[in-house]
Amino acid sequence: MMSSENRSDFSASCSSISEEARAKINLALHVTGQRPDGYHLLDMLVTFADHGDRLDFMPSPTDEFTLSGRFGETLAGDGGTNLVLKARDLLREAIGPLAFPVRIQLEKNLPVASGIGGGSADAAATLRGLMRLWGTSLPEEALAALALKLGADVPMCLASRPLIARGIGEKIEPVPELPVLAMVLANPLKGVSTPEVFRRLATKNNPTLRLAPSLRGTADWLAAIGAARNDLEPPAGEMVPEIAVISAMLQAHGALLTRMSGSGATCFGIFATMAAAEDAAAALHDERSDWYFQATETVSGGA
Ligand SMILES: C[C@@](CO)(OP(=O)(O)O)[C@H](O)COP(=O)(O)OP(=O)(O)OC[C@H]1O[C@@H](n2ccc(N)nc2=O)[C@H](O)[C@@H]1O
Ligand SMILES: Nc1ncnc2c1ncn2[C@@H]1O[C@H](COP(=O)(O)OP(=O)(O)O)[C@@H](O)[C@H]1O
Repeated sequence: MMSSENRSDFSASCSSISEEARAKINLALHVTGQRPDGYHLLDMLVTFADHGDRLDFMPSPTDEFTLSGRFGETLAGDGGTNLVLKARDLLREAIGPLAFPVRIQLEKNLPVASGIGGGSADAAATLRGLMRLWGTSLPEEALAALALKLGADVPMCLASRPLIARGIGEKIEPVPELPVLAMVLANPLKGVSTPEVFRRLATKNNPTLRLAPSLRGTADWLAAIGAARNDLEPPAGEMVPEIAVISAMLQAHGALLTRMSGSGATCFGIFATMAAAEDAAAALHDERSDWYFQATETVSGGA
């Protein structure tokens, strides 16, 4: 049997692989119906932040999992239910004997249960990272099906690029022309239960998301996003009154547009420049140092 000293030599001698788990931002989220199994049909315009959790993967004599980062403690007592471990186990089952034991380190920088899909992004990053470490991959359709088993948001977090998602989140269409946006993510650090927000929805058959086919430049996109909605914001706002407060704070600090992401409670503010976003995040932090404020650019769609 290997001693703990030998074990760390073993890990150190093997190269590690890193993956970013980017925060998911629902620029718009329309609830358009409900499936017989209770899941809601959604139309979502989604982008990803240049900010998120970080995962490191390395070979190890036995499977190991460690947590660090500002929000690592929040997940410390979850007794093996972490989505990272679920993703590892499902992928291993699909891959078979090539899937040797791994050490996974999760630096948890994103608030938990906050509407920016941290858990889903971690699960997706685990799939990407372990396929690289294990030197294998799954056919696209099998990978998409496995991702969906982990959660409705996981397929889009695998892409981590601007996109429109429909169905329950699995029907994905890239939106390469969505511009990079300067943003502040703001959260009052009150976790929100996603099923509870869906349960409180007054209407499930809301108008679909319609975007003009020829949106050009940031001003056009801001007008289009502004005309869309997040149908989950009213029910989440009933549960967490701080959502309205934090949204007003973003506006007071110069946000051109504010909205809640996902099932909340994170709200985003879009700013004219990254300098304006960084100034606003610093001022907001001075006002409420016990809340979460993060300036970030969103990723490019690559168009
Ligand atoms: C609302 C969204 C919008 O992007 O984001 P978050 O607030 O979680 O970030 C997602 O649809 C969340 O996706 P995800 O967090 O992966 O959801 P899942 O684990 O699959 O489902 C959690 C629960 O949410 C409800 N749910 C989720 C997705 C969906 N389309 N309809 C639903 O009704 C169901 O009650 C389900 O049991
Ligand atoms: N790696 C993880 N990061 C965050 N939450 C996780 C993770 N693994 C499991 N969870 C659980 O998933 C639930 C949703 O978390 P999260 O993905 O952060 O929410 P949201 O999708 O609303 O942003 C939480 O209740 C949390 O306990």
